[in-house]
Amino acid sequence: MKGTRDFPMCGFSNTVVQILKNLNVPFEVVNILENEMVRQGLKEFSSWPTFPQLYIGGEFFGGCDITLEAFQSGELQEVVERAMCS
Ligand SMILES: N[C@@H](CCC(=O)N[C@@H](CS)C(=O)NCC(=O)O)C(=O)O
Repeated sequence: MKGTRDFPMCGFSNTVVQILKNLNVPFEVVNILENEMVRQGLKEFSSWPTFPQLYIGGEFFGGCDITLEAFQSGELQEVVERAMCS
């Protein structure tokens, strides 16, 4: 994401952080603004051109829009629970 969990530097990153905090699950954040190589490398790794990028159980899940939609439908909670039990 852009920024940190306490100081997101972009509205899209902030939305994903707020969702994860709302779910009350453990999560780590990488601030891509601190490292241009990580920024470009992650885009190639995920084949996804923007940030934030949410990874669950090591798998790329999606960006802000996908995460928000999945949160609102309840799918995100299911995916997170499955990842935490495996
Ligand atoms: N619709 C996108 C919005 C995210 C977005 O557009 N991010 C832009 C601006 S913050 C971005 O990361 N651009 C590439 C970059 O800054 O490297 C989503 O669902 O995540």
